[in-house]
Amino acid sequence: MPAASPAVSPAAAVEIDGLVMRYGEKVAVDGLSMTVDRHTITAVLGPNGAGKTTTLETCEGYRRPQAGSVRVLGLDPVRDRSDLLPRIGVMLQGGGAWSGVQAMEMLDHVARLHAHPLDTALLAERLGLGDCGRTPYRRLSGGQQQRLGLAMALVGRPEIVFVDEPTAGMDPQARRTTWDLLRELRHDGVTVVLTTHYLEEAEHLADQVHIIDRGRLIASGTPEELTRGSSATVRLVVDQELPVDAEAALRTSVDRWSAEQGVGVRSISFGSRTLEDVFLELTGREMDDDDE
Ligand SMILES: Nc1ncnc2c1ncn2[C@@H]1O[C@H](COP(=O)(O)OP(=O)(O)OP(=O)(O)O)[C@@H](O)[C@H]1O
Repeated sequence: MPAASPAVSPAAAVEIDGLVMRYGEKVAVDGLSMTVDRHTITAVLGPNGAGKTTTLETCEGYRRPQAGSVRVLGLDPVRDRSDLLPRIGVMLQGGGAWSGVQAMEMLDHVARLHAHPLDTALLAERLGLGDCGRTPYRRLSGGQQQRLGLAMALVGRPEIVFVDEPTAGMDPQARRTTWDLLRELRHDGVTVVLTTHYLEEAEHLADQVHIIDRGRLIASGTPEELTRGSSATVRLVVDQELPVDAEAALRTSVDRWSAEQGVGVRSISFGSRTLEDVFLELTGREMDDDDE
């Protein structure tokens, strides 16, 4: 007799429909709907306070939707928490380890909570934590704490991993190592959902980007789709490298032209259109404007 057939897997790894989350009067997530395809890296991109962490915490089952619904691997993260927990990995923004614990002690502890954990020594080595295994958590650098958080999220071999600002505070080398690791995970069939306010991270790493602002989804697509120019975008491509002072001269000419024509120039990008341009076009603000 064949074993009972497993429950039909939903096509999407995450389905969020009309999610609303408030803290008192403050609306943190405002009718957000989005999906995450399996086996992809999906970036939830937005400025500080956009509602990224709240959305992730709802997917992880830490918060119950106040309106709308969330499904992860077809399950309700609150109601089906015990079924879902072994299948997901979570990297919290705040680290998630207590201050006096040694790095490897913490990782081994988390590994013991899982049925088939990865080899913790190999994982620590892979994440560049080999030298600080006996260091108390509070003495790890910000980047090391981030990497330990990532190791804790991965050690249980999750099908889907939620990583909140995975490379915040990392130096460029550690950031690239982390990107490589996340790509490897995707290659191994893991679905990666990450939040970031680094445009570069979303552009280089993600298969799919959801841009959120003030709790609302304002754009979705692949980085290529999102950065494809529209008629409101003027991109100048020249046939040789410009000398350093040419950019300033070009800007001066453009300023003069814009005053004559009455056309406001929102940005000039040297190179291609970026997600920063997309965000600016959609919201009229820079990603790192702090208007909270
Ligand atoms: N526990 C809380 N109590 C009250 N307000 C909160 C709480 N957590 C978040 N907020 C507010 O809800 C909004 C969304 O916050 P959230 O942390 O989800 O955004 P975010 O996009 O993850 O921002 P960041 O990149 O700064 O982490 C913000 O205005 C924030 O100040």
